[in-house]
Amino acid sequence: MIEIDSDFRLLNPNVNFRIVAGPGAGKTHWLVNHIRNVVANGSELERFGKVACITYTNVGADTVVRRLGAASTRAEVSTVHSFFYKHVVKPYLGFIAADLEIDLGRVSGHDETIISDYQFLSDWKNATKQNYLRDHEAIVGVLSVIIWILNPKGEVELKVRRRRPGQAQVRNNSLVLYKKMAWARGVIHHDDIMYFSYLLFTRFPFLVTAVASKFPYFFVDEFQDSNSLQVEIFRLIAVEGSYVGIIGDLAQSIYGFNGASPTDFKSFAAPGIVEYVMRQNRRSSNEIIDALNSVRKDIVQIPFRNFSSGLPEILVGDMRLAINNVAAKCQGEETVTLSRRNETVQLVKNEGIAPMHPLNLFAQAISHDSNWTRREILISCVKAVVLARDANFSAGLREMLKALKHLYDDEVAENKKVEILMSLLTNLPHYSTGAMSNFATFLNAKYKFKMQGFAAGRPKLFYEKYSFADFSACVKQTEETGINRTMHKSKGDEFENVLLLTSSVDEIGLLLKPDLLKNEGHRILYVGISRARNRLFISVPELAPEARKKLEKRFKITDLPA
Ligand SMILES: Nc1ncnc2c1ncn2[C@@H]1O[C@H](COP(=O)(O)OP(=O)(O)OP(=O)(O)O)[C@@H](O)[C@H]1O
Repeated sequence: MIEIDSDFRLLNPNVNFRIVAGPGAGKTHWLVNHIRNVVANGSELERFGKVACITYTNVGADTVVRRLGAASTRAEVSTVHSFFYKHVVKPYLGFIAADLEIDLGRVSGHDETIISDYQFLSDWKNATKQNYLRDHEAIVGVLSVIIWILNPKGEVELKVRRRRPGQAQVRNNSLVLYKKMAWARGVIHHDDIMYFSYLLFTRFPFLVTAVASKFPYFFVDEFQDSNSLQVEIFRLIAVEGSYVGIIGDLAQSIYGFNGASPTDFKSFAAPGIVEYVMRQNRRSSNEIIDALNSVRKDIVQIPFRNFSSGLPEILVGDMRLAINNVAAKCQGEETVTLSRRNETVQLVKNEGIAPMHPLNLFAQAISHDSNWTRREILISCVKAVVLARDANFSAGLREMLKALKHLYDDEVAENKKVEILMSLLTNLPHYSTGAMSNFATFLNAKYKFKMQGFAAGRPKLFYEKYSFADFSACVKQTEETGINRTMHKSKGDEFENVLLLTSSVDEIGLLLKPDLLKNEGHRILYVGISRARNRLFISVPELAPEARKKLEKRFKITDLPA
């Protein structure tokens, strides 16, 4: 392996390469400069070629585009699904639509919708002889975690990502029919994009040639998050002649639930691939780097800024007190909270810091409200409001459009989405503290939504029991750019000060008995810790004496008042 730092310039960009480096090493910084270099000097780019840069989050893509400046016009920087939708699936889906029974006329993009109306699920259960499955909520729970993978025999398979005890016993061989029934309604999931691309590439190899000639340089950031099918697609592109560069960090592999296998990053093969490693950490203080080094064996990072900000601090006690404590210490400085669970993020945002919501109300709605249209409208409206309120207006608009499509034809829905979402935000005080049933009444009265009302019974009890605020605590944000995020959504970013919120000492297992290789929970905390430039705080509800003793070496421990 060749040691480089982030100022290294690859003079001949016509090579395949792999760069391995820890957090804050300057991978993104290097990649941005490398793209600029290729745009200026890449001999294969010619007049119409572009540099492809795949990232795994929209935030990551935005960061690269922003830093590229003018060079971004010769680069296509996007998430893996957007890239393959735009360049492979959208233009060529017609080649396989009849075979897969996809209703092309009804396809408009890709999202995470799981079709959950009673009739649809009943038809699917009948067709797959699974009438023993009674709980529709549990079925949808399984259908929302299925994924296309390439198995070790090289065959594409549809699998449940995480099999759990108590999960609905949906048979693997019934999943393809679910997909076909969804495609027949024009519903395409994000992950289907990779399956369709794989089919198109293997059945019509000239399409790989077309992509490779349009993108003679093809880079993948955060490669460790790719799953086996994605890796195979990248391999096909490398074989076809694009210069492929992959960049990543095994210790930051946190998308196991998407089928990502850290070993794929190590074993990815491309002709003459050159291996580089970066050992610096250009982000964090010496003490934070010490904490990172103490849990990692493969790369020992060298501080670049070489400055001290005091020991990172563990705050033992109530989460709200920890937030106030850190806010007082870091006044006027950029400070973010990072949490493992999305529910914690929402509660911090809502400033409730109430006991954590143990429920996923969106999933529960399936078994409590059999009226699919009403349920989807209500859920999408809650998501639209919460997303738009939290500075992600475009994601909010997408949800608003989904809700309106249940009520109007596509063009009318498109025309109304902005006006209704703005009005919902303005009117937030009218429904934000009331029950969900009041929110439904509000939508019908104010916007003439014509959702079916609630007679006595299960839906009525359910929507009266839970408030709009309860539902909004369950919104899973597609993108989080605010100061309260999940650790997953903080990937690739950095902040002056970070407060990690944990709900039990188990969540800091990394610091007590590290196993970065095997334990994804440990890698998630590692990502969280490594986001901080200056000061790091960790809130835990309690700490046993042995754990305390162990942590005292590298952390200041503060007991918050009871
Ligand atoms: N050569 C450089 N010159 C100036 N600043 C740099 C250089 N390399 C990195 N940096 C800065 O160091 C910080 C960390 O770099 P970067 O975000 O590229 O690291 P990374 O390896 O992508 O991190 P991670 O994997 O943790 O997301 C950023 O603030 C970046 O601007």
